[in-house]
Amino acid sequence: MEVYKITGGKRLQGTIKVSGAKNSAVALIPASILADSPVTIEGLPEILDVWTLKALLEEIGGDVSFENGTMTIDPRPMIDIPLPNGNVKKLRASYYLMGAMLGRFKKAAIGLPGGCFLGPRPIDQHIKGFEALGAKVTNEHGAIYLRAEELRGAKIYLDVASVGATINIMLAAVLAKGRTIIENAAKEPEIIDVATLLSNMGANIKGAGTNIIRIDGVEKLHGTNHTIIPDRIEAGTFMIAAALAGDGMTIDNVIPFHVEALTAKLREMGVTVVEEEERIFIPKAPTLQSVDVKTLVYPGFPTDLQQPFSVLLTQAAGSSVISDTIYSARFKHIDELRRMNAGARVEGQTAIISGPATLQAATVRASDLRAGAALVLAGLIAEGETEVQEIQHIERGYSDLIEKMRGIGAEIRKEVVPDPTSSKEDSERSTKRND
Ligand SMILES: CC(=O)N[C@H]1[C@@H](OP(=O)(O)OP(=O)(O)OC[C@H]2O[C@@H](n3ccc(=O)[nH]c3=O)[C@H](O)[C@@H]2O)O[C@H](CO)[C@@H](O)[C@@H]1O
Ligand SMILES: C=C(OP(=O)(O)O)C(=O)O
Repeated sequence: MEVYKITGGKRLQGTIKVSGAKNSAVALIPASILADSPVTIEGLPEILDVWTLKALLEEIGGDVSFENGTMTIDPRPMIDIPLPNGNVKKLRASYYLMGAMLGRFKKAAIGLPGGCFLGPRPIDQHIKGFEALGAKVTNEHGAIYLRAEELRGAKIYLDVASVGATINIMLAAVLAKGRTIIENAAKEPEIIDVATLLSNMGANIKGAGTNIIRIDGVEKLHGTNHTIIPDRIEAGTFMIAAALAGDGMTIDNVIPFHVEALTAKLREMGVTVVEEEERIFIPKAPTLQSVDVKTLVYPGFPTDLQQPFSVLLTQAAGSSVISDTIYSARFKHIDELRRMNAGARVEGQTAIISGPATLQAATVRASDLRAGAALVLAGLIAEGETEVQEIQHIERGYSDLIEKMRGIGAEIRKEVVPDPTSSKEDSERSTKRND
């Protein structure tokens, strides 16, 4: 199995470049299904989720090329093949195939999505939206079947401001007859990015980025060229790395406004954050002060940075409290950080972290994407060599992490090590053979 090995204690310096946003990419790619000619998306991150979506579009007949971050998708040959299993289970965002295929074919059959386990992740608001637009939706053997005679605009109030439901309803509504209004819509920057692509394809969308989005359905959508926004969560991960172990680091290709909640918390801890137009400079941090953090929908502190940020809190003087109001069980990384000598415990939806602690290297497991990022960050400052296992979660969302980190002075490498589980099976098999 592949693992990351990190030798802690190296100081980080120089410039690190942020890739295109994962959570935009995974919606922009399915959005192309709605066009009647090729769509080109530039600046895509080279992450597993993007490769999996490419494979899914090919499964339904799309002609897709992906090179140097540019994907060109010809949606014309696509057909409405059911996708109940397989690749759809590898990522959360396969749910966008529901909205996009429903919009184009008026029917779809998509397996329930995978992605990180962070506590319950229902999709009831997506389904409520599809039904309001006129689709009949059934759940059969773990796959969602959607069918509509025609889609008609509707007023949809989201019980929770869900990113996925907001985008999925936009995808289903752009080719529907009449006006759709999404109330209590999510406001994340990725929603604006998807609305920008759809508008450039000919859609009529107003209000993306606010909590009321109005969509007037159009007859058809055409191909276009689009450049993706930078990944604010990757940028935030690097900002945290800079505060943890940096001797002056520049994070390049970032929209400072998108990471304002993190910047505010870093400043509260005593870290200097210098914002430029598309770059952020963080000098060597002084002694860090403890802070309390609560994750909220955008523009609040993002849940996706909660786990990486908790590593920084292990280095702050005093006790910090971090609460996740979006995902109740997003704390699997805490057990792993404890193995590394962090002073941390979980109480309900809250982690209590006391510091500063001298982290010690250990063999740890990435239970999910941002838990993995957190463990890499912990490895950067731990005494000794940390081994991070189950890195496929990390590679679902971080592009060229090893190369980027090495570029600023980290000692990190990917290695193949024997898998303890398979060696047990192998030895059992060979024992049976010998019997
Ligand atoms: C691919 C993608 O973009 N993933 C992001 C997206 O996930 P995702 O779109 O799955 O997250 P949502 O915004 O939908 O979820 C927010 C909250 O709403 C709840 N909920 C959601 C939908 C629904 O139908 N019913 C319901 O109750 C969820 O359980 C969660 O508590 O936003 C999350 C919150 O910013 C991020 O952590 C993920 O990185
Ligand atoms: C939770 C995340 O991703 P996903 O929704 O794709 O599982 C994430 O990016 O932190």
